[in-house]
Amino acid sequence: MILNFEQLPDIQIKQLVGPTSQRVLHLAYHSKHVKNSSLFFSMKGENADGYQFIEEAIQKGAVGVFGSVHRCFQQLHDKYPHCTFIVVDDVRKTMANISKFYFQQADEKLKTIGVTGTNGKTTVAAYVRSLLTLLRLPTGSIGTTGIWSSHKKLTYQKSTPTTPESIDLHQIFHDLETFGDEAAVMEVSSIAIDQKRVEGILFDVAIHTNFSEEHLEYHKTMEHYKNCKMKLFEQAKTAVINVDDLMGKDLLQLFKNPMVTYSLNKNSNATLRADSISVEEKGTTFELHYNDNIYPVTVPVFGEYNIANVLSAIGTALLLNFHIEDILNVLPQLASPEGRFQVIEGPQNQKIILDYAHTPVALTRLLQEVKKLTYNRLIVMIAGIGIRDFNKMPKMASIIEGQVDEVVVTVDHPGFHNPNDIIDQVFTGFAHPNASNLHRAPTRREGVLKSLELGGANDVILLTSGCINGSQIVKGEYIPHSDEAIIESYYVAL
Ligand SMILES: CC(=O)N[C@H]1[C@@H](OP(=O)(O)OP(=O)(O)OC[C@H]2O[C@@H](n3ccc(=O)[nH]c3=O)[C@H](O)[C@@H]2O)O[C@H](CO)[C@@H](O)[C@@H]1O[C@H](C)C(=O)N[C@@H](C)C(=O)N[C@H](CCC(=O)O)C(=O)O
Ligand SMILES: Nc1ncnc2c1ncn2[C@@H]1O[C@H](COP(=O)(O)OP(=O)(O)OP(=O)(O)O)[C@@H](O)[C@H]1O
Repeated sequence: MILNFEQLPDIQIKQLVGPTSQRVLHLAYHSKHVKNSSLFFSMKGENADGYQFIEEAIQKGAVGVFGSVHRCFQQLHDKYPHCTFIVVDDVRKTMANISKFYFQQADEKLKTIGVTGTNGKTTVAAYVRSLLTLLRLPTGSIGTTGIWSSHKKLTYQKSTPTTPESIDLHQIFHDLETFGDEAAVMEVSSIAIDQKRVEGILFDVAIHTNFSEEHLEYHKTMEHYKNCKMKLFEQAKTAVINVDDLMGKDLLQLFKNPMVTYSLNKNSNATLRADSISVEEKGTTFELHYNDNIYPVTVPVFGEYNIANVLSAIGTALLLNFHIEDILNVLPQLASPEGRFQVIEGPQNQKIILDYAHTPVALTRLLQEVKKLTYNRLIVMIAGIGIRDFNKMPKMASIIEGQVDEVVVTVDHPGFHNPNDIIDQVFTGFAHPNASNLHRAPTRREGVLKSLELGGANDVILLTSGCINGSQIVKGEYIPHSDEAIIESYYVAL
């Protein structure tokens, strides 16, 4: 594509040195990804300043470089006159706008749905993808469990755990549209909003799940975390809002476009309310209150909070003009995401449950739901996550203490930390750290094996927290890991 930099929409150029147009075949924010005829966006990060990599990028074929400070652009131009150097106020915002333009505004050719909230984004995105596709609106999804078209999981080198960088995001929208999908649902993390990854997208629907403590290692204050999440609703045509949650109440005041509200309290005045929730062998039944009608519903999902997640998916379909009767007809076929209340049947009537609960609120609610099952003993593995806020770790310990028969404390994604320091930090949350039912396992693999060893007939073994992109992040490397593979080989070897 030939790009004339002075004619790009939504880009405020402060200074341009070099040719005003270039033939561009690729966009990159990391010098290692630069190819021939690339545009390189140099940004200051936590560990490095993108300026350091400009020469490397040019040597690898960059023909245009964006940055936010004038320093050295004239000098670089003298050395590389074929290359264009452009100064803008906000490189991340510019990168998002150029990505959208480069991939031909593919987001606008799809119905776009953004999901934000502390817990439930992955689950809601999976429900929305499944529900809309069942309603014959082929829908892809983008989030922690990967990139999915309406048909299957796609293979991408993911740039981030949850919400891709803007360049990757617009490439994915473009690909989904090319594959024939008509809608895309994506998880929008607070960090992504802060880093302008979704800048310039006007979502057809923004969904709010709930708000509680998380990501303080990045945001530092709860206020900053919440403000980032709230910003998603400034770029949404319609919204689905959980009125059982405090942030939902704030959104009700601020959001002025059409909305559907939802609640698990039948006495609330939410648009969608669930009542008489009852767990059955194959799923959950409940009564749906909508428009003065009461509908009996059966869905193949477990956990009361997942009924809230189902309501948010129903709300999305309503905002996209589907009829409630059509929605209810397909709900029994709703598909769930992997690793969220995923039940594996073991020998001797054992149940192994994989669940990504990794915040204090998620762990509390998960325990409530698991305790509704019938079992002999309950064995739970919790993890300290090395790449997250250390203050969260003791809270996970105090939630589990005294609640279950055995607790295995392990480590997810140690990053650059010593795994034993992470376990020690989790243990500071136990009132009785020497109790004989507390076990230490410095790797997730050892944690899974220890939990299985502790299991007997009719026990439930609950493995919480989990992998990012099928991996454990250790010293900056993504090391492949699969709980399922470990479980399978453990039972085969018995
Ligand atoms: C902590 C954080 O915000 N990290 C993001 C940040 O990286 P950074 O600040 O460490 O970057 P840096 O290493 O200092 O480098 C600065 C710049 O130089 C570039 N560079 C660096 C080295 C080099 O050799 N060449 C080069 O060009 C980098 O691409 C970057 O643009 O800027 C990068 C470029 O935009 C992001 O990709 C990166 O996200 C990383 C992958 C990440 O893991 N982010 C996590 C925290 C994240 O975004 N998580 C959320 C929520 C997950 C959840 O749901 O819980 C998500 O949406 O995934
Ligand atoms: N609506 C909800 N309220 C509270 N807890 C929930 C809710 N939905 C899911 N959870 C719990 O949170 C865990 C993580 O769910 P999910 O992966 O959907 O959240 P997420 O927001 O995508 O988190 P992440 O982006 O970190 O993956 C689930 O396994 C479950 O234990």
